[in-house]
Amino acid sequence: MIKPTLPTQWWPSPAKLNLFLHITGRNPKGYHLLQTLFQLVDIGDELAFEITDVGKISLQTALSGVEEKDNLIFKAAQKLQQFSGCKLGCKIWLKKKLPMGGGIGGGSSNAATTLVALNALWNTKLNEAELAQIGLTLGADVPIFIHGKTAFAEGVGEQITSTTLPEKTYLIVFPNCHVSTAEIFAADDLPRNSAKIQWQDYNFAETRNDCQKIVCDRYPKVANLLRQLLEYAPSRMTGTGACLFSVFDSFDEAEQVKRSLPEDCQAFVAKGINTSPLYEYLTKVQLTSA
Ligand SMILES: C[C@](O)(CO)[C@H](O)COP(=O)(O)OP(=O)(O)OC[C@H]1O[C@@H](n2ccc(N)nc2=O)[C@H](O)[C@@H]1O
Ligand SMILES: Nc1ncnc2c1ncn2[C@@H]1O[C@H](COP(=O)(O)OP(=O)(O)OP(=O)(O)O)[C@@H](O)[C@H]1O
Repeated sequence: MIKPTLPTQWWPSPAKLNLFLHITGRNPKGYHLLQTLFQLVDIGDELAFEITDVGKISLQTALSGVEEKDNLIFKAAQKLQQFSGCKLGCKIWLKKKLPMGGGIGGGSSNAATTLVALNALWNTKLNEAELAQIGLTLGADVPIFIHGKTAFAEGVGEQITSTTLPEKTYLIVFPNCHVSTAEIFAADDLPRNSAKIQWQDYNFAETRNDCQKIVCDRYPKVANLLRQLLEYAPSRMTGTGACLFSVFDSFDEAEQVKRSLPEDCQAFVAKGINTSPLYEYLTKVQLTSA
């Protein structure tokens, strides 16, 4: 029997944390206006692409519970093809490590990696602003992954100001329960009137995640885990949950707390990074093919 060969070139698709998330209002479409700090981290999924000269796009790795047509990877490839008029197609593989619907941006990051990788591999030559414009139609968090730098963001997340943060260690914990972003943003008791802050005044201790209380009220697993993490280190929820993170100065401290967590939750120790590994990879690919 001939074994199928797996691709050898894997493009990184990192996760993000929202170090804080304030809701400052809503736009005319009802979408929530946010102020947030996106911290990229060095854990993520990986994607591989094989370019074909027929226009078909096909996913070689199924994602449990997500049909191909709804997969953000497929949608990103299709949108790039339509936007650019490219006649090429592709086969796409995925190594999924990030919990889905955890508030760490897995799907959005997969979409961004697909746009950046295929823009290079199809030679469609779109610039960052054009890729971000396509990305925003797929999800509010896609532009930040295309930007590829730790950054403050406003609007629904598309008005981006890069920043540099100390590369701390984060313990990221998925409490094994899924929280729907739509459910939390639809909640009547969600606070929606946080005062705007100036980026230069940012301080972790003086900020919060405006979605955290509602998620904790509705999901006791999240509340219990947060209580436990707060005993060890400054801790908070990311996005609309369910993932929580704790901030540490050293890898060893984070590993030690990880070992004390209940067995039914998934936990990762990750380093905060200021630049996405996606761009280091893109540069490597471009240099190799030059
Ligand atoms: C929570 C964050 O991850 C923070 O970075 C993002 O704001 C999530 O943004 P997103 O990926 O676009 O979220 P989705 O899961 O696509 O949104 C589901 C639903 O949540 C609501 N939604 C989402 C984002 C936003 N800024 N305001 C909203 O009101 C909308 O009704 C939307 O249809
Ligand atoms: N490639 C993909 N990877 C993960 N989820 C996907 C993908 N394509 C579509 N989805 C759908 O998107 C939903 C949200 O996934 P994702 O992992 O991005 O959530 P999240 O971490 O909460 O994101 P965010 O922080 O942007 O709200 C999933 O539950 C799944 O139904």
